Amino acid sequence: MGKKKIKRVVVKVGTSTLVQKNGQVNLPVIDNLAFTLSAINNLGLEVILVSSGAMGVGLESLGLKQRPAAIEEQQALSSVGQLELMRIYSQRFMNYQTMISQVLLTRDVLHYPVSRQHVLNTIEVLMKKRIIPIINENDTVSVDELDHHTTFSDNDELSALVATKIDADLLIILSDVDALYTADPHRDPNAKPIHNLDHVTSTIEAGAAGTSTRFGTGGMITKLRAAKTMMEADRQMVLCNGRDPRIIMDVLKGKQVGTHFGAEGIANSLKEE
Ligand SMILES: Nc1ncnc2c1ncn2[C@@H]1O[C@H](COP(=O)(O)OP(=O)(O)O)[C@@H](O)[C@H]1O
Ligand SMILES: N[C@@H](CCC(=O)OP(=O)(O)O)C(=O)O
Repeated sequence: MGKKKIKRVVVKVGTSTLVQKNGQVNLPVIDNLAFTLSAINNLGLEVILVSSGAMGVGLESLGLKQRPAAIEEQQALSSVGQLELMRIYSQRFMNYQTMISQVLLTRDVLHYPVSRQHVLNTIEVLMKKRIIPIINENDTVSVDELDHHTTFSDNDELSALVATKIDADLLIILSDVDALYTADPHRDPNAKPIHNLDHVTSTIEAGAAGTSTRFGTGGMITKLRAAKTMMEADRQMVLCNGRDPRIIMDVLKGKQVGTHFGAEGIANSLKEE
């Protein structure tokens, strides 16, 4: 199996990593994420961050214990939380002298060729200037991922779509589990981690459940969809635990962590030429 040097990487971080179980924003994790992505950016890799957390952070800002049921209430919550989330990112990345930008997307924007091209052009300019784009779904105008009765769309799928469109070699999904397991490890004590996959079988799909966390959406079902999108486009994906975001360095060094999806392997991409 050949190994590929990664030049452009999309990192997706989920709410379960950004917000602690007690509802507090996980500031040490965000700080470490900013440190790691800044270091990688300084080494010359092109980095795009897809970050969830607007609603999770909004809940804390507004002192709420759980997501409101009404869609417009969730959207209002997200618009408060997105600002606070970006304030935190901005502050932490600034500590590492890295510029960031905010890009809010909806699925239709990526479907229509003209609007898609505008998004891609913007991201290309940001990359050239070594500014890290931080992408989230524009919750105020998008209802797909907010409706808990459907798992049609969420940031896992958004990140895979973005990664394929901007020609990224690798998507790293940071979550609150060490890997993809044969069943939900939070529910099944006999679940076993899976280290490598070059295609998603129906048995694997049957073992993937929705989220069991209070704030996340999609669970493993949408992460497997993201893996399929990446592999169909001949790209790689790694799912690993975001508890310590410095794990991204290990992935980019080609170490075996979490679950690797794809036929190729990852060469040490942090080695200076
Ligand atoms: N087969 C599986 N392997 C690993 N995790 C699984 C599996 N099936 C369901 N899950 C659940 O998916 C959750 C992660 O998804 P989610 O809560 O949406 O996180 P995030 O906020 O990181 O997107 C895990 O906490 C786990 O309980
Ligand atoms: N746009 C939403 C993202 C929801 C979502 O996809 O959450 P997650 O399953 O934690 O990646 C937010 O920022 O809260």
